[in-house]
Amino acid sequence: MSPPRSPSPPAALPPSLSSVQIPNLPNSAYYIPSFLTSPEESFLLHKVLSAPQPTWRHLSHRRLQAHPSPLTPQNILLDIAGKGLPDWLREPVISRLRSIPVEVATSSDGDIEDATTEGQHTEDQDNGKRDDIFAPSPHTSPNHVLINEYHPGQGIHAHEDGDAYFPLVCTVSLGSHTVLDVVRKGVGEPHSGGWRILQEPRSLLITTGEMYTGCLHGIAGVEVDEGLNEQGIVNWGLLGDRGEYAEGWKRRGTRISLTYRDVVRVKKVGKAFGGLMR
Ligand SMILES: O=C(O)CCC(=O)C(=O)O
Ligand SMILES: [Fe+2]
Repeated sequence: MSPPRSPSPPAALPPSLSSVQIPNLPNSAYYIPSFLTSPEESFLLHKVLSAPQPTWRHLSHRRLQAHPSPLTPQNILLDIAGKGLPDWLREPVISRLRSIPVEVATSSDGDIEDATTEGQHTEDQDNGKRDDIFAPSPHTSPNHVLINEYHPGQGIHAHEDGDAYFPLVCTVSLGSHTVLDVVRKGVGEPHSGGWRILQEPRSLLITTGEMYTGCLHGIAGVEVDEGLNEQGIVNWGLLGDRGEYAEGWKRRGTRISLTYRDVVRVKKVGKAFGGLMR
């Protein structure tokens, strides 16, 4: 199965990153509904679900795949014979991630600053060129994807993603909505306060800056999400289809998430070593 060649209208990117910033949250999180089309979602679900069984790592409450490989205990990504991510995880997601219009200057800590409001422009912008969201990250592109599968009732405990990665995560949701709970570090647990972000199927959530470094995130292990309304959901105004949640609750289906990140430490190794690792 090859990637769909635009059989339906291409997914619409926002006019600017700042137009999809989630309000009332620590800086910064951005939400783009309909980042993928339905055929693209079906293609990715097919690829994830047809992976050979050993690709999955089974945890007590979910299963996951790491591409191109799990990190070492020292949080190093082994680049085996320069293979990198498989094509189906690159296209269409990575090129689309890198075409999100960032008409902004990016600071070295990964926070994305809106130069239009700061009144400053980078040289590139003055030349009419734009940065992309991964421009400040060490490899200027994601080099790692974690795939998590959650059945209804399954979630992930409150955690932070840590310094193995550049502080920028792009999460694509497939198959079902979910609700991500976020809380500042050291202020109680998620699921009992903080903020709630609703992620629709085919959407993209970008977290960076203080949202990455100063907060914990988790997903409650429930079968039905409640309190889905303007007061309870921080990105309510950015949702693609609020009608789906008009009753204020929704039963979860099976959700698969793809989290794209740039692992800071990469070590090149030869093919023979890669064989030994399998
Ligand atoms: O599935 C998600 O959206 C969150 C996954 C996550 O937090 C992680 O893999 O670190
Ligand atoms: Fe995480």
